[in-house]
Amino acid sequence: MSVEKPKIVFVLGGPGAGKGTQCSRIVDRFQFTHLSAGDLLREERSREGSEFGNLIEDYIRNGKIVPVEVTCSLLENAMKASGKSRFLIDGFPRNQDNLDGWNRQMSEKVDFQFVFFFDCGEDVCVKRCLGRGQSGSGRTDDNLDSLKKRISTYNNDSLPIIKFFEGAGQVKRIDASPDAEEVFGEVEKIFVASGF
Ligand SMILES: Nc1ncnc2c1ncn2[C@@H]1O[C@H](COP(=O)(O)OP(=O)(O)OP(=O)(O)O)[C@@H](O)[C@H]1O
Ligand SMILES: Nc1ccn([C@@H]2O[C@H](COP(=O)(O)O)[C@@H](O)[C@H]2O)c(=O)n1
Repeated sequence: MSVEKPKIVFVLGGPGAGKGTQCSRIVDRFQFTHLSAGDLLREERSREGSEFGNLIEDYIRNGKIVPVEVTCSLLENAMKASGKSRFLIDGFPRNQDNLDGWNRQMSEKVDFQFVFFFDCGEDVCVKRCLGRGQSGSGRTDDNLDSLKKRISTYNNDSLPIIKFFEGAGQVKRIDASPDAEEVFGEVEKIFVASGF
C-alpha cells in the first residue's frame, strides 16, 4: 500500500512582507496547515525546560538563523502532530544550512510543490514590522536595531536560496507591496492554477 507524502509549499520573503498574513488567508480558503518556523522557534524559546531557549532568543534578537537541527526537528514534529497532509512552511529554508538540513532530514519524506516568494521593498518591510511592534506584537525583534540585522541576513543568506529555487523553475513570485486583499487575489489565482 502506498501512503501519499505530505505536500509542502515553502513561503519566503523579507521580514514583514506579509507571509503570515497571507498564510492565514490561504488556510481559510484552501486545505493547508500553516507552520511558521519563526512561531515554532518562539514557542520553543518560551517552553519551560527547553535547552535551546537562550540560544533561540539570542539568534532572534540579532536576526541570525538558528541551526537547522533545531528548526527542522520542530517542523517535523509539528507536521507529525498535526496529522495533516498539506503544509505551508513559512520562513524556511532561510539559508544554506536550512536547505541542507531539510534535504538531509525531510526532502525524501515530502512532496515539495513550489516556493511562494512574497517580494516586497525594504522600506515597506521595515515600516510594516515597526507598525506590528507598535501594535503590541510583543516580538523582541520588531525594533529598528534587530530589523537592520534581519534585513541584512535576508539579503545575504535568504535571497540566494530563493534564487536557487528560481533557477530550478520552482518559484511563484508575488508583488507583496499592495494591500493584503489585492495580494491575496494574486495568491488565490496561483493556488487555483496549481490545482488546489
Ligand atoms: N499587504 C499588506 N499591506 C499592509 N500591511 C500588511 C500587509 N500584509 C501584512 N501587513 C501587516 O504587516 C505586518 C507584518 O505582516 P506579517 O506578520 O504577515 O509579515 P511576515 O512576512 O509574516 O513577517 P515576519 O517574517 O517578520 O514574521 C503586520 O502588522 C500585518 O498586519
Ligand atoms: N528558518 C528560520 C526562521 C526564523 N528564524 C529566526 O526567527 C526570527 C523570526 O522569524 P520570522 O519568520 O517570524 O520573522 C528570524 O529573524 C530568525 O532569528 C530562524 O532562525 N530560522
